[in-house]
Amino acid sequence: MEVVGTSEPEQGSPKVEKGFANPASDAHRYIILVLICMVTFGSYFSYDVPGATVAQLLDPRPDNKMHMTSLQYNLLYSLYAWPNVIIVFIGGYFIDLLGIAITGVALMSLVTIGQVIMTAGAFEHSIRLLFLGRLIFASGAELLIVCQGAMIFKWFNGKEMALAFGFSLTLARLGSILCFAFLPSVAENHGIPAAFGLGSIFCMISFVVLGIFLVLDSRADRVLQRNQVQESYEETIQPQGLSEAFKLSPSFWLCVSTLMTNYGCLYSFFAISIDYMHHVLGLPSQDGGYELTLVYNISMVLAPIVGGILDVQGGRGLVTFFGAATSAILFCSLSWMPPLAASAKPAISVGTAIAVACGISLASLSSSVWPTVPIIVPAHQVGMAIGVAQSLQNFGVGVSTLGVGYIYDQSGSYHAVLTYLSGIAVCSAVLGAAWNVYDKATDGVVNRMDVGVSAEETMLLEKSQKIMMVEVAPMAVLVVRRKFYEEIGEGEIGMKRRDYYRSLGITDLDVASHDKSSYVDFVPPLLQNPTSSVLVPDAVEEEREREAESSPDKQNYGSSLGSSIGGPPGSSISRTRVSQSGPVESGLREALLAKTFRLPLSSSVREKQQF
Ligand SMILES: C[C@H](NC(=O)[C@@H](N)CCCCN)C(=O)O
Repeated sequence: MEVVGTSEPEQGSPKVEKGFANPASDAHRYIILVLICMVTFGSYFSYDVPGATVAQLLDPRPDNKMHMTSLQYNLLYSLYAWPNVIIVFIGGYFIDLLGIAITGVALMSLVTIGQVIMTAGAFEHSIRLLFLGRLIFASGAELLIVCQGAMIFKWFNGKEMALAFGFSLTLARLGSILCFAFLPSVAENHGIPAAFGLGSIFCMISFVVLGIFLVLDSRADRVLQRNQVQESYEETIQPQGLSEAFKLSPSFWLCVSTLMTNYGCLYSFFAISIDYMHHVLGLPSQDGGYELTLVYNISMVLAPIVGGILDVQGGRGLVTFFGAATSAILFCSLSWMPPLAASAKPAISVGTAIAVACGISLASLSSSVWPTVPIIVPAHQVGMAIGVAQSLQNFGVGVSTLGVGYIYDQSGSYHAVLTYLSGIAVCSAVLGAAWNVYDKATDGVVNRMDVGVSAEETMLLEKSQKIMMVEVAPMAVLVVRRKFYEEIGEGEIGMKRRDYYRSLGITDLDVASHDKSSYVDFVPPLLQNPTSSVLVPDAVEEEREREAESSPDKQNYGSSLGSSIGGPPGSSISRTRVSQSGPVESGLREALLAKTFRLPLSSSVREKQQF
């Protein structure tokens, strides 16, 4: 069978450029990825500036004009975390409402201005200015991460999303690592203002990068007609208000509960780890610092690798559970066997084992959970959902850090602290397991490989009325992708699609035989998903009807199908053609018929405003 479309270009359709200039090409998308990752580099670097200069900030010598008390120092972190429990909760909604361009610029301004004020505070030896700057910085920095998630979703949904999130985490960790690696000596040799100033410079660089990204993004909107999609999208589906957050699915809440508890115990342990290793394992502070850097190094390297594997193999929920289980095993071992841990020699290897376990847990958690959030919520609530997740993450870290401080103050023992942390980690593992069980019992989308269809693409297809949209249960997604990406054929994407078909068992498909102006792409991401939608090219239906006419056997089959296929009112007949032209194509044809049209189809997705 040959699946072809109208070969005449549609009037007014955009000219899609070739190669790198084509925003849908891989090369272009990877450049975009680098830019998106760098957008938060400055803020991640600056977040850790107080931590990296703690020795100078707390230095009690009289000639230290910047001397802070321990409480004031900790306040720099509390001022970041607690307001963000509210800010990101609300702010994610505004990202959905106003879009990434306006919010991105506003947030980056807050980040940069905040860090510049802190630098001024360091110059002026003004602790008040430091606090003011940190507060302004915090109001932008966490939401900027949410905004970055929305950018990744816009560009990578349905393709390499976990990989893209993984790379963003790599740059984030690199920011922390560079900060801890260089700033102590910068502060030592050139003073605290130089260290804060470096943070300001990185924020400014990130601002410039954001500008470049936004220019390319708006060009891509134009070239790929994404702006029209957006208008249409906004006409149809508006963010409906913050109260919608409470209507998000049980899968989402199980996901963020696992995230909140696991991040909570990991980050609050990091806060005490140098001291813990010093007092319990007898490691000098610099070795403890080295172990902490090792955690970030492991996470930096593993995040994109794990993300890339998750895109291809699926299993996000399982990896999240693995991360939580690793924490549970680690903290239970440390709390139940403290003498063993302490007596193990050499102590550095115990410290390293702890760091490796933390690094694996952090990498598993962060690289699986953030790309999962967008796929378990409706497309128009992605910003809000990432915001809620980030808010609860801050809440978890804030509460568990306070708990650690309180328990240590009360008991004076790390044993009690670790027992507390192991309790949180076990809760996290149980929640992660419950999430996976729930997912398996429902649509199974969490552990499936990343082959979603972007909301924008769906909308554009629907708007151009080349397709009918019907909801099926349970099913597959069939999309006519006309004029998206490259033409199918010998190009890289054509090859990828061919490999993809092969992975579905459609082995005898000759992609090159397709009409180069149009093609049908068979996407099975929502197989067995009872609520998924299917995009049915009218032409395939025409083919079915033609087939029914020519074969008495198939006539019955065709008519029974005819009654089960329901398109939304007003959908028009596509000019896309499905023609039968030889054995080479029959594999795809069979697959389409087998996997799509024998499915029970229910009501229109348009009526339900759901993709
Ligand atoms: C993506 C996630 N982000 C956070 O945890 C933020 N709250 C930023 C915290 C900055 C820590 N250096 C992560 O980093 O995994």
